[in-house]
Amino acid sequence: MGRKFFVGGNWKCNGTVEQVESIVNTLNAGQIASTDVVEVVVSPPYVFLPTVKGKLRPEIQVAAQNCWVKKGGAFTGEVSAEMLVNLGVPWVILGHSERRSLMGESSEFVGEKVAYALAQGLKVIACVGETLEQREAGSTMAVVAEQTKAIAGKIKDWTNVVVAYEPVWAIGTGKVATPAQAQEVHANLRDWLKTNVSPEVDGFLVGGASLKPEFIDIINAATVKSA
Ligand SMILES: O=C[C@H](O)COP(=O)(O)O
Repeated sequence: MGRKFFVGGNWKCNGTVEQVESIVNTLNAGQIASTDVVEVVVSPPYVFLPTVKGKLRPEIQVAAQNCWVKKGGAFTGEVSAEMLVNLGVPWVILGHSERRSLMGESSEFVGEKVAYALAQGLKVIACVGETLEQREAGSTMAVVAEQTKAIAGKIKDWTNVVVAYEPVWAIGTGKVATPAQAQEVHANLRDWLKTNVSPEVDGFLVGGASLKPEFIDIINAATVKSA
């Protein structure tokens, strides 16, 4: 068996109470691969986390989509890592491209968030990836390395970190990264990580499709690939 596969389902800012109930029912009823070979984590919006965590089958874990960079306090609208720990949420996604581009989160800020969340006991899905402009300028690996180094500079232990490569130009644009394009960056990233920090993970961080019953097929496809 190769590396354990990781399949994350990022629901982003989607869902109603009814839709969330329906997704959870679908995930609970679906026949999924053994979690010995695939680790499955779904990430609902904050407001649905307690419900999803309470109702979802225990083999599927939950993640928040973000958290505050330090201890909570007078930071209106934010959710702290401590709150997630208190709720029993084991994972958090940090540095998603939508937060980097729409909310202006810098690589340094993301690195600080990763370090703080890990220190509180959360596991982190750390996202890196280049824009179309950066890819066309030939700076894909430089961008990915800069984002990864900003995290590496703030943490020592990568045991609880999954790095998710997202080609930003392929998110919600109708453009699709070819397997070769993804593999090229994965290979470079893996080399860089092996040399510098040595975690080993394969898998997917799925967005829109994780809201649909086909997410079960994606989980199971990961098992076939890792067998
Ligand atoms: O977090 C997930 C990524 O942004 C991919 O989203 P997508 O599968 O909807 O393109």
